[in-house]
Amino acid sequence: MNILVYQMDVIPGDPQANREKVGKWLEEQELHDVDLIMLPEMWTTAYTLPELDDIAEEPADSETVRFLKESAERYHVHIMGGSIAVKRDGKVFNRALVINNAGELVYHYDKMHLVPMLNEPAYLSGGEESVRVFELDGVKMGVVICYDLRFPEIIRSLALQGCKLLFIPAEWPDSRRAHWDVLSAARAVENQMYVVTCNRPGEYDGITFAGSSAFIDPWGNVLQKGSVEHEETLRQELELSNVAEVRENVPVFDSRVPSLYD
Ligand SMILES: O=C(O)CCC(=O)C(=O)O
Repeated sequence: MNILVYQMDVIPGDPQANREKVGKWLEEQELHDVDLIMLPEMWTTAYTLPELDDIAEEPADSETVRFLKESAERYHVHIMGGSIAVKRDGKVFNRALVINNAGELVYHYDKMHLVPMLNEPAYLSGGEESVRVFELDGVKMGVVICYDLRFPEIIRSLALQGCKLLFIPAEWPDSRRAHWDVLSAARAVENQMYVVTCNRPGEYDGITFAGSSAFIDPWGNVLQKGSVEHEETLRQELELSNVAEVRENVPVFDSRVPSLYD
């Protein structure tokens, strides 16, 4: 599977400008052999938390969902659409979107863990549904968002549902980059799955973000890593059959004793 990660610097508070930016980026890419493209967390707005109540999109009438569906169909590419702010029943959620290459929304997930360090609970509501795997080209995959990376139990839940490839869109700050690097590799090793991350670089509201988007294989090898500071595009081919090989060599899923800890 060929994946293109857009480690995008986000324009704060301007969904239209960010859609145009992604549209232009798509036009510039060589996409004929690409299976999936990935965007970062909150790529339409950045973390403009006090403004989200006004600029979050209604899920049923979302310009961004329409844009992603049209792009997926036009370029015949799956889109792991990072996440965007959506508003439902007066509450704002941070929602990940997955669109297949026929332009259909196949999965969404509302980030369940809110970040105290960013005062998120004052502006966002946590998702109320657990994570589920989704399938693209017959492969089971999952997505969690940024801070969720700190909660191994939800990622293990995806692994037990058969997830082979986990996506983590993020706006992770540079001040905690050491955690980002270690935890994303740890999730790949402990769950024996590919982990693909897309974290924005740049700055907003006094926070510098860490970039460092990465492709990590099920053995924990970092196949490729983005820069800390700059916007960039990362392209990587993943050999998904490696998941079965690693799980056979180190059969942790067979060794589990859930009766003692579930
Ligand atoms: O967990 C962290 O250190 C960063 C989390 C975060 O920035 C986010 O979830 O947006």
